[in-house]
This record gives sequence, structure tokens and C-alpha cells, in this order.
Amino acid sequence: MPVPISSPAGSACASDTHGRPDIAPHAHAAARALLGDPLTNKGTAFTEAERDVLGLHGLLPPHVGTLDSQIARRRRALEGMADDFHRYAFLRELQDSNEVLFHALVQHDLPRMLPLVYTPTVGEGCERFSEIWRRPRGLFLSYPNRDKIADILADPALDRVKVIVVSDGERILGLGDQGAGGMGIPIGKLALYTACAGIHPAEVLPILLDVGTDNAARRDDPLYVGWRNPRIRGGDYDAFVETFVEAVVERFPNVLLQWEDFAGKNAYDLLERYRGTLLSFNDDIQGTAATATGTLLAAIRHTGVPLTEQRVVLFGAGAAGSGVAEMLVRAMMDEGLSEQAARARLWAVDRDGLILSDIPRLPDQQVKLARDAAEVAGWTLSGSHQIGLLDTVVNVRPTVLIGASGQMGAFGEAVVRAMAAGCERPVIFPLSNPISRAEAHPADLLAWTDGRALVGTGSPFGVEGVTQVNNVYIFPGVGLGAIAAGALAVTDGMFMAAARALGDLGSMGNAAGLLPPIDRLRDVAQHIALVVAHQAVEDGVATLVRSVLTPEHIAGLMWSASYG
Ligand SMILES: NC(=O)C1=CN([C@@H]2O[C@H](COP(=O)(O)OP(=O)(O)OC[C@H]3O[C@@H](n4cnc5c(N)ncnc54)[C@H](OP(=O)(O)O)[C@@H]3O)[C@@H](O)[C@H]2O)C=CC1
Ligand SMILES: CC(=O)C(=O)O
Ligand SMILES: [Mg+2]
Repeated sequence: MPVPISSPAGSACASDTHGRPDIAPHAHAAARALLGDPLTNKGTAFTEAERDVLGLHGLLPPHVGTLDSQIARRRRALEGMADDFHRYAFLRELQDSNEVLFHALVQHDLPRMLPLVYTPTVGEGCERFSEIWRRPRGLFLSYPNRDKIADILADPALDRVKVIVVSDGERILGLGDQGAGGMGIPIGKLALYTACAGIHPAEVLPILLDVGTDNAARRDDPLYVGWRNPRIRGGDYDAFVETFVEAVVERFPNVLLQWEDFAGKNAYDLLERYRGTLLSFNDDIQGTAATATGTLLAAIRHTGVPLTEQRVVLFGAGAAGSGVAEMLVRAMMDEGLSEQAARARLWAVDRDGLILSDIPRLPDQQVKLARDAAEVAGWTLSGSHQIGLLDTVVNVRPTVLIGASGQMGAFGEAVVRAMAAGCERPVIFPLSNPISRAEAHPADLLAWTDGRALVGTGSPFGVEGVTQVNNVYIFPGVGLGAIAAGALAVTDGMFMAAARALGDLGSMGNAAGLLPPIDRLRDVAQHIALVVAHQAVEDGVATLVRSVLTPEHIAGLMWSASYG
């Protein structure tokens, strides 16, 4: 990002009658403002010429550095820290002081930085958000200030915004309700929009809808920075979100809005209510679905079992689990199965066991996944109560087991050995984040299957041969593709195209994994963006024609961290 050499401070530099450079009084404030704004601050990398013009002498040490030397300094500090939480806090402060340096550091070494700015560490970052809150970033739109939302969004500093990630903090990874601390997630996701899709830092806006929290520990914490009130629900919640969406549409008619980490029912309701109003999608439902589907398609190249012959057990049928299920149904239908035949290949287990059609008051997304009770009448069961995961696995003999339950250790030895007994190459994806909520440790999965399993985890465990199956493989590319095409909506077809593109990408040199390595995420996003943009044309939602949607067009939209 070029620093505005001629403003705000540049014009204030004159000469006195003796020919000495003379800094007008207001220029001192402008120079400090320049250093205080993370979008303009270059720290020690301001050149001598810039220091002369901008009046920065004295405010900076005399050493003139480069972006590389700044990265080396921060890397040394980072590695000297006691633990990842402190590294996370350090990186957040760096982002709030110098965006170019922060993003250069992240882009420079994504495999090292991703687990620090994103899952798993961002989980603790959200839990301890109030403890490390230092400077404003993004917008907190709180229920008591609901009449001021349009005024808050009117800020001219937001004129360039192209992508919003918004959460209400109720389902933060698998860690539950973190209230205002949930802001760590939109901040983290948008850092990845910049790192992977090249969206300029001035064009992203994290938003936290603070409607209170039902997490009593947060409310009782004297340091808590959010609104200390139980969550607003029902009609009041809906009216609040409606006010928010109306204000966003008015202020940013073309913005891409990503709904993130809303609890199950709200996640579905908001996606359906607003996908026709706003260019928007729900990352946990749709992004996760495309990621899991794409990774399964990649795994099929190893197992040789066609998609239409898979038997899939899903554990946890909330936003992510049901999203995955519905996309798998569509993918199987694309490959020739009827909807009924496709659904017959899926079994969903939730809190009350296998989802059966005679269970009262099932959420809408689970009704579609429910199995007929008569179907299981002949099953061998270990007890007389609900049909749990082990009973389901023993009877179904799945080829694929996917966890999106937030239940640590749910894929225990008995379950995994039962699966491995009925399947040559079990595909097992414990998707839940962060590490403390994963359904299994991948090393155990490999051990219990004698190394035969193809394993993918939501968070990185550093286990050789295990793939990280996380929606970071999808959302940056889908967002960039939608923007590149000037899309008016994000269609299911665009997500299916993204899933298939991910599945077809190969492992890009990641010999032991199913997907490209983390340090190729930018290439992944660029590739997916092109496919998604073309699909937007195909689906009739693009405002640009296909002939202009070239790889060069996509690449030209992608910002890289440099002082320019
Ligand atoms: N790897 C990735 O890219 C992604 C991973 N995830 C992870 O998936 C997990 C779930 O996210 P999401 O679907 O959005 O959350 P939801 O809360 O919408 O869904 C979780 C589901 O699991 C159910 N559940 C809770 N306890 C149990 C149990 N003991 N046994 C079986 N089911 C249970 C919940 O039931 P109930 O509602 O009754 O509590 C709910 O239906 C999180 O940990 C999240 O981090 C999510 C998105 C992407
Ligand atoms: C990855 C992600 O979106 C989640 O765990 O919620
Ligand atoms: Mg999420």
C-alpha cells in the first residue's frame, strides 16, 4: 500500500527564511496520525525522503529498515514468546499498528502463521478477547445502540469496504457463546481474505453484532468488553438483524457479506432470509460443505470407491454437519442418483443419537436427514436407549465418518475400529475446532486403523499425512470469485463448482495429503475464484461476461503485502 507522500503531512512542510525545513504545528499531529494508523504506518521502513517530507524525524529511531528486516525482527520476537496465545496477542497488536507488516509476516510463512491467527489459537483469542483488547478494529454493533447503526456505518473511513464478515458470537468454533469476544473470528477470517484472496486490508470490515451473551462467566468477568445482558432472542433479535442488513444494503450495496459462527437455527434462518437481499453466504454451512465435499472427492482418488457408493455417517447435524450432508446429496444426484437414493447413503447422529423421523420437534435441516424408524428395526443394538454413534457405525459400516459436533474424543477407539473392520480405506474427518473440540486426535485414528484411514482435521495437528479440512480452502476463493464476477448472489452452484475444483486440484506437491499444502492457499483461492466466477455467469448472477473473467483478471484483483 503506497503511503500518501503528499498528504496528510506532506503539504505542511515548508522552509523558513534561513532555508531550514520548517514543520508547521499541525504537521506534527499529522505525522503522529500517520504512524498511528495501521493502514499508513510503515514504522522503521519510512525512507529518509519520506521522513523529510512527512515530518517523521524524531518520531522514529534513525535506523531505516526494510519490510524484510521488519519481518525478521517480528519473527524473532514471536518465536521468543512463551506460548501461542501470546503470539496471537502479539500478532493482533501488530495488525493494529502496521497492516502491511502484519500481512507480509503472515503471507511469508502461512503454515507457521495460520494456526496463530486462525484455528486453533483464535479460539483462546476469543475466550480471552477482553483481556487483550487494546485498539478498535471493525465495528461492534450493540443492541442498545440499535438506532445508531446507519450512523456508525456512515463513517467515510469505511468507503472502500468490499467484504464484511459478521458474527453474533453465539457459536464460536466449538467453544460456544463468547459474546463480544466472538469478534476474534471475523477479524481472523478477514485476515485470511487478505492473505489468501488478496483483498486489500482497507476493503475488509469485521462486525460483531453484540446482542448480549448467555455465557455467565463472560458477563460476570469484570474485564468483559461486551454488553452485559442475556442474549436478545426472538422478534427483537430478528428486528435488530433486519436493521443491520437494511443499513448494510443502503451503505454498501455491492458488499459481499459472510455470516460466520452463528448458532444452528440462526445460521440457517439468516442465510435463507437474506441470500436474495445481499451478496451473502454462510461459511459454516456452505463453505464447510464445499470443503468436506471437495476433500472427499480428492480422497476418492485414493480409495477408488465412487461417490455414489459411499456410506456416510455424520456426527453432529447442526449448521456444518447438515450443510455437508445436503451438498453430498446434491453431488451424488449430479452423479446420477435420485434424491431418495442419495439420502439413503447418509446417516446423521446428533445429541439424541441417530436422527429418526419419529423424533419430535426436529429442526428443519434435520427433518431432511431423518431415517425411517422401521429401517433400523433389524439392527443389532448395544442397549435399549437411543442409537448412538457406535451402534450406527456397527450397523451401517460406513466408508466415510464426518464429525461436526464440537465433542472432543467422540470418535473413540471402539467406533474407529468398528469402522475399519468394515472398510478398506476409511475416510475420517473430525472437523470440529479448535483442537480441544476435535472428535479425535488424528494420530489415534491412524493407529486404530493400522494407517489405512484417510484423515482430515479442522485444525492442524502437525501429524504427518493428515490433511487440514477447513473452510479456509473455500471461502477466500468463493468470495474473490463473486467479487470478480460482480455477482449479485452467491448460488449453491458456485459452491458446488468450488467443491469440485478443490477436489480436482490434486495435492500440489503435498505428497502425503489430500489437498494442496497450506503455503499454496493463495493459488487455491485464485483457482477457485476463476471457477466460481465462471459459474456465476452460468447461473445468471454475474454482471460481467465470461470473456473478461480470465486468470489475469482475478490475479489483477489480488493485493500482496508490500509498501509499494
Ligand atoms: N473444519 C471446518 O472447516 C469447520 C468446522 N466447524 C466445526 O464444527 C463444529 C460444529 O459447528 P456448527 O455445525 O456450526 O455448530 P452447531 O452448534 O450448529 O452444530 C453442532 C451440532 O452437534 C450437536 N451435538 C452437540 N453435542 C452432541 C453430542 N454429544 N453428540 C452428538 N451431537 C452433538 C449439536 O446439537 P445441539 O444443537 O443440541 O447442541 C448440533 O446439532 C464446531 O466445532 C466448528 O468449529 C464448523 C465449520 C467449519
Ligand atoms: C472453521 C470454521 O469456520 C469454524 O470452525 O467455525
Ligand atoms: Mg466458522
